Amino acid sequence: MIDIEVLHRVANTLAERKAADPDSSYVSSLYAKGTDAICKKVAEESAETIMASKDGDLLHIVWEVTDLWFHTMILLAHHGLTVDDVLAEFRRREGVSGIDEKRSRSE
Ligand SMILES: N=c1c2ncn([C@@H]3O[C@H](COP(=O)(O)OP(=O)(O)OP(=O)(O)O)[C@@H](O)[C@H]3O)c2ncn1[C@@H]1O[C@H](COP(=O)(O)O)[C@@H](O)[C@H]1O
Repeated sequence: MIDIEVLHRVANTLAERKAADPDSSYVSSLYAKGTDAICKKVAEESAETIMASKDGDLLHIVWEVTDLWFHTMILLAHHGLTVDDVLAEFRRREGVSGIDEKRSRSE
């Protein structure tokens, strides 16, 4: 299994980029453009993921999902959140069937 520490290293870099020069960093330039620009990139990468999936090109799907995860990590950092917040939510949901959870919402 590939370790997920790479996500933490990238998350640390994203945090450091808050103080970097937008001219020297793609991430800093996106922070500087603000929420709308970050959301637009997430939407674009989401659409590209869908198109790659429809094409069935496996390598392309991996590239696009990586772009999507990366830009959602920028969105999290922009709001002061990290991958740890998402991982904690995965842990909280672990073992809870989606079917049971949905049923409990309608009761
Ligand atoms: N993982 C990534 C990563 N994935 C994708 N990208 C960039 O995300 C950008 C947007 O992707 P697109 O496919 O939409 O490319 P594009 O059409 O040229 O982009 P736009 O002009 O539409 O914004 C591209 O410039 C990619 O190079 C990334 N840029 C940086 N990282 C990581 O973030 C770190 C910090 O990056 P900088 O802040 O640029 O130093 C790097 O060391 C990497 O670890």
